[in-house]
Amino acid sequence: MQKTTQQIIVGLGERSYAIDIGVGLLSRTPLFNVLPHQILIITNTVVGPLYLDQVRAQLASHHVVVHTIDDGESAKSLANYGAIMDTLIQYNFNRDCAVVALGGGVVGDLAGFVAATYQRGVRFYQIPTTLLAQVDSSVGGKTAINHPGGKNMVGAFYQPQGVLIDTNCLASLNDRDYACGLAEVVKYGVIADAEFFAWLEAHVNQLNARDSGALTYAIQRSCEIKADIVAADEREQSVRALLNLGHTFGHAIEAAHYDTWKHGEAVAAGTVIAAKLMHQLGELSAADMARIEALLQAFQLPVRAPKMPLAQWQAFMQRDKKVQDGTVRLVLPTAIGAASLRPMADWQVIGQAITAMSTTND
Ligand SMILES: NC(=O)c1ccc[n+]([C@@H]2O[C@H](COP(=O)([O-])OP(=O)(O)OC[C@H]3O[C@@H](n4cnc5c(N)ncnc54)[C@H](O)[C@@H]3O)[C@@H](O)[C@H]2O)c1
Ligand SMILES: O=C(O)C(=O)C[C@@H](O)[C@H](O)[C@H](O)COP(=O)(O)O
Ligand SMILES: [Zn+2]
Repeated sequence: MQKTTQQIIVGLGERSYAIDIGVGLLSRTPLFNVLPHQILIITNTVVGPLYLDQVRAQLASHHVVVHTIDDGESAKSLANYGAIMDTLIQYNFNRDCAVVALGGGVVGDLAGFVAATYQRGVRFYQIPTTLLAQVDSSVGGKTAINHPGGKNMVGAFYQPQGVLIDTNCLASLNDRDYACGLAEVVKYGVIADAEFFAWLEAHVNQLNARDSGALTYAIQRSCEIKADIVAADEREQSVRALLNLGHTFGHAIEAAHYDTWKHGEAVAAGTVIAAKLMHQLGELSAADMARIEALLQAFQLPVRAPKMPLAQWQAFMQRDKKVQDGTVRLVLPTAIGAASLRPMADWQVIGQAITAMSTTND
């Protein structure tokens, strides 16, 4: 029997924080008791109308300002960053204020970067409302905005002081964005936990039906895996890079197709390319490659990348943050539950995997 509220600690010494996970937490919140008087809530035009009233009701005695951004990946922009800074200054926010992100990964990444830099850093809290944000982006302190030249090119490592996950929020999420979250869930199984991967395979129907028990377990296990990795390597000097499985390819797809490809979809297609590459090198079995592709497909995720010239892939991939001495480093699965970070200088080999896993008619 699962408890109605779970708590996972991200252990980072004096910067440790709790992830609270539960049904209906927005209206019975552990987090709101600790917020300071001045609060900036950052949300967007979709999430605000759905959940802002519930959050505001908990904050009746606080001075709350709301900044609402447009929907979509293009909102993770320098222009919105500047506009939010204008709001903070216009309302005379002090260093003892808090920034609260209410939304998906876009809102969370942007709000986190605002919090990291306003007056050199103010308190930051995450209330993630997409599955992707609940299992991944709200945890671990990667904050960023995009640049036309690449994803997350400007940002900071800046941990939140708390993460509040209300699984009720997922009821209003559309199927496409729900599937995007599952792409990052599958990632945890591939890189770190074969048992969890097998559990996901066995619970495809429950997860596709958003069964509350299955979903809560998937969120909890994902957060546990991410919390452990972040605690071991906060600034991506080693093991944290594994959380980038599929992302070097995925970010290239996103950067070239912000309007049509969502992050989780691009990560799914990128993960299949990574698996294919490893299979080509004889280091991932055909059976494991097939299981990865089948699970992503079972969650309604794309498993083929859009057709793009190799030069375009290369241009974006060379800007990946894991590039070292000019050489791309890729996270590559060696088995279900294990992956490693490899320098890969041979673009012919990379190109072969990309071509094999790209659509023929896009
Ligand atoms: N910082 C990190 O560690 C990290 C990890 C993974 C992804 N990311 C970033 O996160 C972003 C993707 O996040 P995302 O998938 O949440 O996208 P998103 O924030 O764009 O949200 C997806 C869609 O769902 C809507 N939405 C949000 N909550 C909703 C709800 N409860 N009900 C109905 N609609 C809702 C949003 O308005 C949006 O249209 C990308 O920018 C990616 O780079 C960051
Ligand atoms: O937390 C991490 O570390 C991750 O890499 C999580 C990823 O899912 C996420 O998309 C992250 O924003 C990618 O970061 P980047 O450093 O490749 O921009
Ligand atoms: Zn991601």
